[in-house]
Amino acid sequence: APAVHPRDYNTTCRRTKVAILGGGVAGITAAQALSNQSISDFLIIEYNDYIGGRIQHTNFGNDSDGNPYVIEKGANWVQGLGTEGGPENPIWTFAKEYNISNEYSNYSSILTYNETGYVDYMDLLNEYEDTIWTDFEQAAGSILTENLQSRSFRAGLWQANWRPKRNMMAQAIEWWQWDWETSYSPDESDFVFGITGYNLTFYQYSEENNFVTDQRGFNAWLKGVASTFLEPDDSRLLLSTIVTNISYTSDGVTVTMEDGSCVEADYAVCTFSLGVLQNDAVTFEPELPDWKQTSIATFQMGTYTKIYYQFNETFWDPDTQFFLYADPAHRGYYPVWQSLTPEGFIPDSNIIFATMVGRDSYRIEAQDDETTKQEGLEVLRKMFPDVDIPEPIDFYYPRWSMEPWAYGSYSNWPPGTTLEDHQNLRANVERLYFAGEHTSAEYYGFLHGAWFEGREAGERIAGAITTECINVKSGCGNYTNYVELHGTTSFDEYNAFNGLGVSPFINNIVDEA
Ligand SMILES: Cc1cc2nc3c(=O)[nH]c(=O)nc-3n(C[C@H](O)[C@H](O)[C@H](O)COP(=O)(O)OP(=O)(O)OC[C@H]3O[C@@H](n4cnc5c(N)ncnc54)[C@H](O)[C@@H]3O)c2cc1C
Repeated sequence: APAVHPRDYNTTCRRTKVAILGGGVAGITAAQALSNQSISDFLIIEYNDYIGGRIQHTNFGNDSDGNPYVIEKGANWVQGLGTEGGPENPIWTFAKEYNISNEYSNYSSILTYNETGYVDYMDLLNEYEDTIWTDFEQAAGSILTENLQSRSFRAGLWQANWRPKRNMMAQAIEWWQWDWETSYSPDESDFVFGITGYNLTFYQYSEENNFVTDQRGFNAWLKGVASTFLEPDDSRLLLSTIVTNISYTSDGVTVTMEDGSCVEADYAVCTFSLGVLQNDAVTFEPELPDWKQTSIATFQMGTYTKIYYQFNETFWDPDTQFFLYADPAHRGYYPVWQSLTPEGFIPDSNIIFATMVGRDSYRIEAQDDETTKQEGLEVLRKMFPDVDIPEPIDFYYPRWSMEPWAYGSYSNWPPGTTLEDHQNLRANVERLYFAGEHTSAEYYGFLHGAWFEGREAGERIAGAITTECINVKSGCGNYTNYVELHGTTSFDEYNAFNGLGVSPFINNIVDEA
């Protein structure tokens, strides 16, 4: 018989004030915001059997005693830490509080390769960083302040005279500088919001990225945060529970699960990824309005794949962190190799991993492990022609584009998108709210984006319930939304009501837009 799970209409739904859909960063932060305002009547409904969502780890390889290492499948860095006297990235604050083991990623610790082996093309990296970036940022700033039409990141680079054309080493540098962070190419990314996103994290906090090697898993900090307001085995945390339908009205929200059970709430906040929303993994009743659906369709969900190898020896330079490969024909083909051997990471592990993004991720995620393993080994053999590279003793990569609870890694803004477009992604529909990294205009794609957005949704809902509004920047209750979108967003709309509470021109100081 087919495995059908009809909804049991005789079931009385469990009642709660706020249903929090998803137990990743945004969901836990939303719950904490409610708790902070003495709202304890909430339920967190989570697909997986753990707290953390896209901060997910697994065992990989073995140490000399035969014990497995813990590696991160998803988020791995705290990005932009903070400066003395300046604002601090909240994820960095928690990483310190919960003693998360991490190490500074030194992007100057890099060696460059092509299909013939080691070739020094660091001059191209210096050219990109030193001569292009300043003009480039200024051009983006002018477009923003003068309310001009944005363009692709590619067009911005072109105008700043960065034109790699068929120079595959320049293409590799470009990938290292851009695609690696955003998981899309410059052609597929917006110029103004690409620069804005970069500045708000790396100029407001700091340009440091610290790589997490904690053997409890990176999500240990989030579990720590959750334990400040949830009891052990708290009945308000429903793990391994899959939401299939969300019905919303101006009075409340009913959430139905795959097993036919349901929850009735006065409010709900949906923290499912943009990928989940784009793949219709959950149905909405009634259908989401046009303005909401358009925003879901407009923004991009990228894929970022880390491909891990453990060898029985470190045959690459043990002190170097990064190895950049320029394939002669295929931009972004096993381009960045990152070693865990250097001091401060996981020395003696002999683990190195490659990263691919975008279409290349989709391609390898759809193929079998063995094919991918051999592709990567072939690249390593080109990079190190004098080494007899053995078969790895372990090999693993996650398949983010296929996870039914994520459908990708994180979001990106395509060329020409506006703040209004994005505000529609953030905005609530009746009593159904949305939050997550994808709803952050300031820090999309980052853990701290999910954290700020979860907090704001929690505070807005708490404000609507208690009538005490602590979200001073943009108020409580409904978010602004745009049924009609304008060609560009005027500069005076760059404010907290549209998700930009921090000036895009910030440089290590908190400045109200
Ligand atoms: C490969 C990769 C690398 C990354 N690297 C970094 C990095 O180095 N630094 C950084 O700052 N950020 C990084 N990120 C981004 C970061 O992980 C995300 O921004 C953040 O974790 C998103 O949190 P969230 O709460 O918005 O979403 P999620 O973590 O996706 O939380 C949503 C939750 O909803 C649940 N859910 C989905 N569908 C259902 C359903 N039907 N029923 C019930 N529950 C459901 C999911 O299981 C999930 O737990 C990376 C992400 C990936 C994937």
